[in-house]
Amino acid sequence: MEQQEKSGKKKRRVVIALGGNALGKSLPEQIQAVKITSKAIVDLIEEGCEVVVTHGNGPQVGMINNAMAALSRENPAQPNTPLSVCVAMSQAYIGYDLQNALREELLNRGITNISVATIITQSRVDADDPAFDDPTKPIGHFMTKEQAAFAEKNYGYIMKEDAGRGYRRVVASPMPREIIEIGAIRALVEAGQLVVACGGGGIPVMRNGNHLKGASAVIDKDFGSELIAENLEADYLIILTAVEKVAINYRKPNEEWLDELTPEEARRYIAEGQFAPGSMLPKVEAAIRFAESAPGRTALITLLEKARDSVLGKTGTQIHT
Ligand SMILES: Nc1ncnc2c1ncn2[C@@H]1O[C@H](COP(=O)(O)OP(=O)(O)O)[C@@H](O)[C@H]1O
Ligand SMILES: NC(=O)OP(=O)(O)O
Repeated sequence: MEQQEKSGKKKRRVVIALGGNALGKSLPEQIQAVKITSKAIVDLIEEGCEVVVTHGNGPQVGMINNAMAALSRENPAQPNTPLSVCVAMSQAYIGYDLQNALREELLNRGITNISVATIITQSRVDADDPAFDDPTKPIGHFMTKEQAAFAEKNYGYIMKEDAGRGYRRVVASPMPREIIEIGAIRALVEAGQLVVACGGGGIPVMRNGNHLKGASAVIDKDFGSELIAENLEADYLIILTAVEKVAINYRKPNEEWLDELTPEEARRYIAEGQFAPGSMLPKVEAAIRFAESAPGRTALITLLEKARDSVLGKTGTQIHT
């Protein structure tokens, strides 16, 4: 049962992946940020799109994990909380804020036939994914060199310097292979409802017969969002971040902002090292995967406020075959 616009035209299906700036860095910031984020999302609904919202959780999952670790240090009877459970917690509280902000924005615009639901989403990963031996995903807040050394020594964290901005804890980030709750997500989307799903790329789980066992990892949300977009046969994967377009020679005197990229061109730029690992690189890689997954699919990378303009072809970097 596909949603039809009043004109009879088939609705465009969009998976919109929210970056860090769409959520803010703290609980009070998040409440404010999601109000602006919701406007951009409801703009797309008014444009005639069926929307599924995904989001990152790097700062949030680190904060939750730190808080839970502090609790268990204070009370040894309280075992430490696995990272997979921390991802679940981050999905729930981010979803809670997004759900309420989206509901309010829909009602403010007189849209009363769409309800919003967050699906706690698990992503299956492979137990032998090489990423488990090479932690790369930054989580939590930035630290000074001294704080990082303390965390390494006392908490056993692996810390890495992040592009001159300070130190952050890094954890394993395996590739998502399957979205466990895809059936429920699809049913809601096809019923015309607004779904928040696959937060933080999904809770990483490994299959053991019928049992799903949480993995100590944080999936990259760009790859989780790509997989869900492919599974839902979306027309667009929109990756929202803090830049309007992807650049080559980023922050150099010969910087060039790109309107369009084919997967071949994007691969060439990746080989030249044009996109920073852990930031723009996974976005471009996810965009290539989506664009190549079926004919007619377009990935867009742009600013939150430009989401509507990007589906109208007015801005952003489009990646398509
Ligand atoms: N080639 C590039 N073109 C544009 N932005 C780039 C490039 N390389 C690195 N970046 C940086 O990557 C950032 C996006 O990554 P990040 O902040 O990790 O994303 P998120 O919005 O998902 O939290 C941009 O804001 C920009 O500062
Ligand atoms: N899980 C994830 O990719 O989160 P960020 O986008 O916040 O890094």
